[in-house]
Amino acid sequence: MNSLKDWISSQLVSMPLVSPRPLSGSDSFFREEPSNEEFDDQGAAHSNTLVTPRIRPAPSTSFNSDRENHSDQSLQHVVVQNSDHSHNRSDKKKMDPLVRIDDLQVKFLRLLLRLGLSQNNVLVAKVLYRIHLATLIRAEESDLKRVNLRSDRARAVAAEQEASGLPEMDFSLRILVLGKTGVGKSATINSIFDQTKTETNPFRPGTDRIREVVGTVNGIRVTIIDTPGFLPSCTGNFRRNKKIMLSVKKFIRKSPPDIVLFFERLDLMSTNYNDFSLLKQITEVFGPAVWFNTVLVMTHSSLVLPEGPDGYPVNYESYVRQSTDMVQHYIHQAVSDSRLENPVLLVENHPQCRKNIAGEKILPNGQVWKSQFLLLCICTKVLSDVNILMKFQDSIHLGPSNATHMPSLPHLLSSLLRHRTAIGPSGGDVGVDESLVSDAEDEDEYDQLPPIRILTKSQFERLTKSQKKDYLDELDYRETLYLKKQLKEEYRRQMEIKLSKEKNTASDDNSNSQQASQEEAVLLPDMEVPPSFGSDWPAHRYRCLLTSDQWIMRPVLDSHGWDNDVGLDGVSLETAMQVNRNVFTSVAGQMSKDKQDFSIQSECAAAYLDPNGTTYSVGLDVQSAGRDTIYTLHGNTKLRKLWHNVAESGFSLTSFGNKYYIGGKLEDTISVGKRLKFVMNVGQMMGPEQVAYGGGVEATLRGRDYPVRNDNVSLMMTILSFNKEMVLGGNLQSESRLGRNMSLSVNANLNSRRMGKISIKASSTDHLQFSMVVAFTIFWALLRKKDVKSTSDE
Ligand SMILES: Nc1nc2c(ncn2[C@@H]2O[C@H](COP(=O)(O)OP(=O)(O)OP(=O)(O)O)[C@@H](O)[C@H]2O)c(=O)[nH]1
Ligand SMILES: [Mg+2]
Repeated sequence: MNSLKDWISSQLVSMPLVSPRPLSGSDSFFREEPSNEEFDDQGAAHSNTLVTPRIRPAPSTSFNSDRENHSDQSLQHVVVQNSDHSHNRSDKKKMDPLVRIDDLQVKFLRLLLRLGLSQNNVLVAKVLYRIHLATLIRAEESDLKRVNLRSDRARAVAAEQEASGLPEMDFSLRILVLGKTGVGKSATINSIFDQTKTETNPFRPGTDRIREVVGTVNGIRVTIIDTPGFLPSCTGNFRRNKKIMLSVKKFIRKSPPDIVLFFERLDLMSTNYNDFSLLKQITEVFGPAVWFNTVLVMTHSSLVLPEGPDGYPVNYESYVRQSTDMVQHYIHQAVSDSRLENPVLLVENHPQCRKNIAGEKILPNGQVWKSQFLLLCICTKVLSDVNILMKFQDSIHLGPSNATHMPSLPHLLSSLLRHRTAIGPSGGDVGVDESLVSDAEDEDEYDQLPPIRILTKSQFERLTKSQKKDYLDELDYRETLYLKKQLKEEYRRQMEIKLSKEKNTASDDNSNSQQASQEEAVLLPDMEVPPSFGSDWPAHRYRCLLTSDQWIMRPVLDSHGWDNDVGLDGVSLETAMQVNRNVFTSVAGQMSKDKQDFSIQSECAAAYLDPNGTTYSVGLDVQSAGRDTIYTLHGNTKLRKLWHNVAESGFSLTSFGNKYYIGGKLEDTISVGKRLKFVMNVGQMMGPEQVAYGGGVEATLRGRDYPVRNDNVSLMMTILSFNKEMVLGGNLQSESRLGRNMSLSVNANLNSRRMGKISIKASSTDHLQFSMVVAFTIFWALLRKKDVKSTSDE
């Protein structure tokens, strides 16, 4: 179930709050609390180049980092800000997870400084960004401001603490290695510690029991759990592999690892990768969460590249990407979830491997793999600690998509409150037209206008500027009056048909309705067609398919997709019917299908108009969500108009998976004159063990020429309460015509969590004004970009 915060965020700020890549593990495989381990060395600075194939970092940067210099520089402007930082926090620390996250972030930045790793690395930026997002999600209202100040402060504090060496840092890594026999697990462990700590064997399985290898790498205490390799996956080895896995699982139960390294040999990757069943078995034994903190390690990375189709060796980067993508793909298949993105580490253990001046092993792409190893491990551990602190573990699950797509009560409630069912004889809102005919006084205003001579183009050109303006204003005024007159006539005609139907016999009734439907025929807008004709272009092959007057069927085309030779991705269908004098139905839907996915979205509704004015309606909406389907049954009763007041009540029953959500609402609309309208509503939505309440008040002031011109201003206040959290929101929406050629629409909203958005849309038919709008928009975008840049720098 999504939380209220998710709902608010998705309503207001179009920023992905939950990254598609999961943050951490979600089951017992991982430990409960971040362990407090020892940190027993002062560490050493390294110069290196950080490049990972998958994470695609910024262009490689060399850091001949002079750690002390760097720290000294930062220290000067830090000391003042941070004078009270390390004191008086220890008490609060235990209670406030945000303070603990703060400390973790400082620790992370200190480690980077200590290891001489750049803070401008993309991987580091990702970790800092996720920490920031995680804190934003969890922060209370009062903490939001504090969160925004945080990262700058954390950098300063880290530099200061690292310079003084106080407080002492406790950070260690516990790593589990998994992989087939002979892929180089033990050899990699030896390379990491730069000494032979565990046995390797080129001819036979080298490691025959699980053992812990402990040592210090660049000042960080590292414990690696070396395990016997799995045998190639075939039915005969299934039981033996399972036995190894179960013993590993038992071994790590008491003290689970921070990171799992899953090994493959880069030189043996070929298109017919056949270890899927092994990956599946690992997933079954350890649980899908094992993959959350897993780094893919590809050994033998200084391989002789195979020949490409042109006879030349293939490109190194693309070979690596292809191989790792393949393993990643099979991991996705094994966990039935494609959101996972495991970092990749390339490793070369051969003693003859190329080295840089500092004596560090480098890969063909120039990467020093050992510092990349440390960086990946630190990032993975810090992220997992954040998730544990923020208690995110339970909310992130791997698996088929329906497990993660649960409708949220606030979403359902707000859509119920917004839902307006009104099926009238014309399929539209019944209330709108009635108000028009009431004012008889300006009925024939248009007819009373003195005749006007329409000027030719050349005559118009000869007018002075002010004359031109007067002339166009006059035309505009006449146009408005003419449109008003037409609307009234249309409404009157409808009423006459209705009256005559009531009087006439059944046969007359039929012919009349046929006549009406013929007169109402509207041209369907065609799909966008490219300017030049191409017989292959689907839009030229499929135009609107009209089977009868009442059914509108159209192809759904994805202009960017060439998925199939049919060139059409789905079908949309629409119809509105009058069953008898008082019953109306409508069906609208769209379905699309390809080889893998089928999705449908449809709305069916039926309404009964009681002769005394009350309207009853029921409807069924069907919508695909991942592999599941959401069904919503809704009903609505609109009471007869009493004076200027329309009362309405509605219910909805939503079924998703095996869960049901029931909601109800009451709404009242009061019209004051033709132009002012108040709508008030309250509602409730109940799900399994949860309830959300909400309501709102909306005031709309329409322009003088409504509905011919859609000028209006509306102000809305909403309140939503869910899980003991309450959110107040305000929304301002306005649409107005600024002169003849320009229209402006503004939409702004803000809620009690100080989240909101403002959007302004201006459209003009005038070249000058239009270009001003464009210039203004670009200027605005640049300003925004500057803002974003300064936030990301932060
Ligand atoms: N050229 C090259 N040889 C490697 C590399 N990694 C490991 N080897 C060699 O491959 C052989 C097997 O390596 P091990 O480390 O014993 O493999 P393992 O995964 O520990 O195997 P088990 O203990 O049986 O599970 C050894 O002879 C290593 O020297 C590498 O990156 N490049
Ligand atoms: Mg081994």
